Amino acid sequence: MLFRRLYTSLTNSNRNPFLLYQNLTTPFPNFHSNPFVLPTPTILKSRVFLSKRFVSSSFPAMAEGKRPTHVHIPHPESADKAELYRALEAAVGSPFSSDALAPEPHPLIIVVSGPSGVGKDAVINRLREVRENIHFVVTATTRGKREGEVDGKDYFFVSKDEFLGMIERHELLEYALVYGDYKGIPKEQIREHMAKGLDIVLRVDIQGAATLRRILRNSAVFVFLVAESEDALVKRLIDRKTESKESLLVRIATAREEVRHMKEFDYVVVNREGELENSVKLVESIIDAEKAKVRQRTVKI
Ligand SMILES: Nc1ncnc2c1ncn2[C@@H]1O[C@H](COP(=O)(O)OP(=O)(O)OP(=O)(O)O)[C@@H](O)[C@H]1O
Repeated sequence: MLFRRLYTSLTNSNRNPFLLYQNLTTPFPNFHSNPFVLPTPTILKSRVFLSKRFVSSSFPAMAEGKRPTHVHIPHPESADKAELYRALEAAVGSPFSSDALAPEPHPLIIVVSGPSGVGKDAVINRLREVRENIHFVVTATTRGKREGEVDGKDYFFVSKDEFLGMIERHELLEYALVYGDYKGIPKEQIREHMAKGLDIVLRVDIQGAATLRRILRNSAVFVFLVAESEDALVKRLIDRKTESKESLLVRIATAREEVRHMKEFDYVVVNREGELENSVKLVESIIDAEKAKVRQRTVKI
């Protein structure tokens, strides 16, 4: 088994059949930065015995008997760890690198959307508490500041002229006129935090998600949050006690239509009654799974 691995490494890493021999006859300067180093004389005295079959298939020149290649690899069970490590390095022909084998995952943009009252704010607020390295984008708005709201935390409150200037300068990733007020996502905020390696979470309504999908396509992750049933969603909206009867009717009717857009998203998270923690965990798992993808999403804004 050990030999099979060794042979594979040799065939992959050392195409030159003489390199192994050369490495054995020259000093190993990098070894001294390694905790498992052995003094050079030990390695120079070591020899590996490569099987005839392996040598003839991998190193035809050696098979012809032009260069003997012998490094002694001590028995793994009884060997000194450092000696074994160094002998293996010598046998494969190059020092073992401590560089990361997998590339760093890219920062992500996660778009969280779903019908009104499903729990977008609740999930995002909890995610904020439990997960680091995430930036929650603060939207720019022309709406007046409400009591208790903090500029730069809840929204960036800007005048209509300032907002129109931002549109002209292409500073917004997406914007919309909502009930007479502009709302938009500043690009610079996303760029700045992604450059620091942070993931970005955007909370948008279904229409906003559709616009972002057109702009970002598959470079962002789109998560659709949904209640377990219409019945549960309506009860949640009633319990929130923030809506007038007209507003309740509009939100419920809109939610019916919005659920049809689920298929345009990458993931669906069912935010069940009393199970907010599970929903947050699932969103975290989605982020983790995205980070583990071999083909990472790459965002250009
Ligand atoms: N899993 C859950 N179980 C019980 N209640 C929940 C759950 N998730 C959210 N809620 C509650 O449901 C109500 C609606 O949630 P929230 O305000 O977060 O929804 P939203 O999707 O952000 O709504 P909107 O789009 O109208 O702003 C809140 O009172 C919230 O505390």
